[in-house]
Amino acid sequence: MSSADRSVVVIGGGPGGYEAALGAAQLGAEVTVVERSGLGGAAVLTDCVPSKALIATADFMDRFSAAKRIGVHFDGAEVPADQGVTAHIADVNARIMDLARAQSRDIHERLESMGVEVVQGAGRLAGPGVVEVVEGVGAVASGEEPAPHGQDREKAVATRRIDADVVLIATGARPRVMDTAVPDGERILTWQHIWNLTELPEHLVVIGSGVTGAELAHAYLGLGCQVTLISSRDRVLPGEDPDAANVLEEVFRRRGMTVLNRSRAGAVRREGDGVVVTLDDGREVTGSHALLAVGSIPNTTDMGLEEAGVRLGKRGHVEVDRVSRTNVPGVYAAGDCTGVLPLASVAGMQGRIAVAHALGDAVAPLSLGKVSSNIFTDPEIATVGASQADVDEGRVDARAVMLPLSKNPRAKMQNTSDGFVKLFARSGSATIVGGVVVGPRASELIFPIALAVANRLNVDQFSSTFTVYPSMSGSLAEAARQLHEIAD
Ligand SMILES: Cc1cc2nc3c(=O)[nH]c(=O)nc-3n(C[C@H](O)[C@H](O)[C@H](O)COP(=O)(O)OP(=O)(O)OC[C@H]3O[C@@H](n4cnc5c(N)ncnc54)[C@H](O)[C@@H]3O)c2cc1C
Ligand SMILES: NC(=O)c1ccc[n+]([C@@H]2O[C@H](COP(=O)([O-])OP(=O)(O)OC[C@H]3O[C@@H](n4cnc5c(N)ncnc54)[C@H](O)[C@@H]3O)[C@@H](O)[C@H]2O)c1
Repeated sequence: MSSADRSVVVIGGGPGGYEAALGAAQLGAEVTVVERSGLGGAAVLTDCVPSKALIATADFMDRFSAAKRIGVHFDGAEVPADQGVTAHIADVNARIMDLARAQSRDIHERLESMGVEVVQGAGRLAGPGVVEVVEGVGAVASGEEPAPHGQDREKAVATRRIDADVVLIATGARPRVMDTAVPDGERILTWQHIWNLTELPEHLVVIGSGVTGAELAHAYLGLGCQVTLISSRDRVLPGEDPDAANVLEEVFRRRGMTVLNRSRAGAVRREGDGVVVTLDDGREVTGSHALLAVGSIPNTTDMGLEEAGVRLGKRGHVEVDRVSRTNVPGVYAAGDCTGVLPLASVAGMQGRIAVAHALGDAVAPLSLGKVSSNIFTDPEIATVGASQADVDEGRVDARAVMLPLSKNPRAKMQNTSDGFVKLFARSGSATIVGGVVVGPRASELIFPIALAVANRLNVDQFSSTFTVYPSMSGSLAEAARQLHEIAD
């Protein structure tokens, strides 16, 4: 059977789903995407895209407050001494939601232009090769007016069954909440509620210091809120490079954030115009709003998966192999519902791999060793390949060189003193196997390291490549030069 005779149904229109649908359409299959809330998924409508747009606004404000430090004054303007700018959160959120909706519409148009049918509704596996859709559930699939995920409007109109040779589950995940901290969408919030705020929280208590908690604590601090960050572990960003996390924690504190380490939130309640967070050790933290950033739960329940024999892991994730196959023939899964690595880029890759494999196209299995990722704080933290933990715990035999950006001439000109570059090169061969960049636009600076890791460049090839003078990338070349001396 050629791809043109095969039908693919994708449940979920986030990066895992829409990238798969585009890939399958390119290969000539008949493709349907079932999406209950809005195309682009949580990634575009409530999580990744809106949070990055909020951070861009906070960073913009920070430039105004930093201006004085490099000799720029606002002549004649009536600006308070240290801040001088105010975020109007209703306007900020309106812009962010416009951006998100526009991106959702772009995805819809792209899918339609490739001949993909988009069905608005909630899908479930009704048996081998059959997807049942309760149509009309949720907001508008074109992203006209997306409801916050998990708050889909109940307006089912019809049930439809669609036969498929291949079914891809790409239903994503939703914020984890605690029984003792039930979000009300007004003062006790998840990251999917914050886009409705019309007033800036006076004092935001962020619970959880993983990537989501750290990014949003950074954003609201930058927007002018008082922020308390509750971290259950010894430091913020427990899963990340420890040197990077230490830099960020120090910057957070210096800018006035209260960071409570080794503090686990047990409960959150509303009291008067504010919230009270009770920690497990009995302490209480008060604020105007609380934001839960305590992880995610995969959207895999009531989907007919267990009935169809699809194996789920302990935490409810769909188990997949490196070409996105589940244990049931013809059923694939991609993205956050698999728990492989919850990034939009990985979701998209898993989706493309799934359909290529299912439709018989050439495909390389997913390789997580080359994934770059970035934490959009200030400074940003970007990583690729082997980590410090891999080296320290003996999984990778490599040497590291770390250079602070405070010595880099370009960094000095730009008033940047926080951050560093770190490279890991394999002992003996001196092949670059990983790196960390902490600094402004680290998300862009990580690319040469990613290129080196993907193409197995050694430190000499890396450092003999010209860099611009003065530039931050000069520090990357210098780190590689220093590794030449110690790699053997
Ligand atoms: C605050 C935050 C910021 C983030 N920032 C970044 C970032 O900067 N970079 C990055 O790479 N990653 C980021 N991520 C992670 C990224 O958002 C996820 O990895 C990505 O959304 C996963 O894509 P997905 O397609 O698996 O799921 P989703 O984007 O969640 O899409 C799944 C879709 O499936 C739909 N769906 C669910 N069940 C059904 C059903 N039964 N029928 C029909 N439709 C259904 C949902 O409505 C949803 O639209 C961030 C995450 C969070 C929480
Ligand atoms: N920039 C990006 O690419 C980006 C941004 C956000 C999220 N993500 C992805 O999403 C993944 C999940 O990140 P996340 O931060 O949402 O979840 P997470 O599970 O990584 O972090 C949640 C944190 O909350 C803590 N926690 C749990 N219960 C707590 C409690 N009661 N009190 C205090 N702390 C508590 C946990 O110890 C953990 O550190 C990331 O690994 C990343 O892949 C990516």
